[in-house]
Amino acid sequence: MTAVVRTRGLRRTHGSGDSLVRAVDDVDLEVAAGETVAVMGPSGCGKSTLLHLLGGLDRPTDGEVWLGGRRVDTLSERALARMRRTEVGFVFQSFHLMEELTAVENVELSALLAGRSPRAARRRAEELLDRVGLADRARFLPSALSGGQRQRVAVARALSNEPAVVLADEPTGNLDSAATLDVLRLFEELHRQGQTLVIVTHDARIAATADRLVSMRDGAFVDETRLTGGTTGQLGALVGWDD
Ligand SMILES: Nc1ncnc2c1ncn2[C@@H]1O[C@H](COP(=O)(O)OP(=O)(O)OP(=O)(O)O)[C@@H](O)[C@H]1O
Repeated sequence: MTAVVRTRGLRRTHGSGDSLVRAVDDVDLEVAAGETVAVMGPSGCGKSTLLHLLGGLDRPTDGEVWLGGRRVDTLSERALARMRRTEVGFVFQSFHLMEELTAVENVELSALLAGRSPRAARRRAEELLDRVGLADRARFLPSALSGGQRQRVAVARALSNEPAVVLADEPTGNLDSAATLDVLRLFEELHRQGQTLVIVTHDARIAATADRLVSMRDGAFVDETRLTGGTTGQLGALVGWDD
């Protein structure tokens, strides 16, 4: 089966000589369709850089990135921008919503940018807000939403173009525990529905929902664990997650 996401010998360095930083160092990753992969590791180990490389927000110094069977690190800026709009959904720790647009406008904007008609984009945005449990907040500005609700809008936005993969960078990093649980359930639901997901997280509860847990250190993968129901339960118990 073709991996949805694949990297080979992926490297990203910054600087040179004594100040050379190997942010991502020779990473081989394959994410199968419908798989959820969690990436964990200490601050500065290269998790966000990896996610940016996978989603075409940054280019590797060396190595290859493939998305849906197509090599993407060599695309032109224009083709890369199009790929980001149509094939990848991003969810960031700090939501990145447009403050002057309502929830539904934030979600439909992605679909409009990807070339959908205004009517189709609005319909899709309303469906997605319903799916994330925010149909009744569609006309609210982000400032009138809680952190968890904002993140759910961001998840709806990430899904608007039916991306091959959703890349989430610390999606619960700015949330209290109740909102974290909400977002956690949403990711679990996406997982059940077959969405391919790569989630960078410090939160073991999020990682416990994954099929596979990858640990990074100094830019490299140092451990990989395939999670089963049993492991999920153990991890959940470990962090006091009794749901
Ligand atoms: N533009 C840059 N210039 C120089 N060094 C950089 C740059 N961007 C990232 N780095 C370095 O690359 C390494 C990896 O950074 P990255 O943000 O990917 O880590 P991270 O694991 O996501 O950290 P955190 O968990 O704190 O978000 C760090 O040492 C960082 O200082």
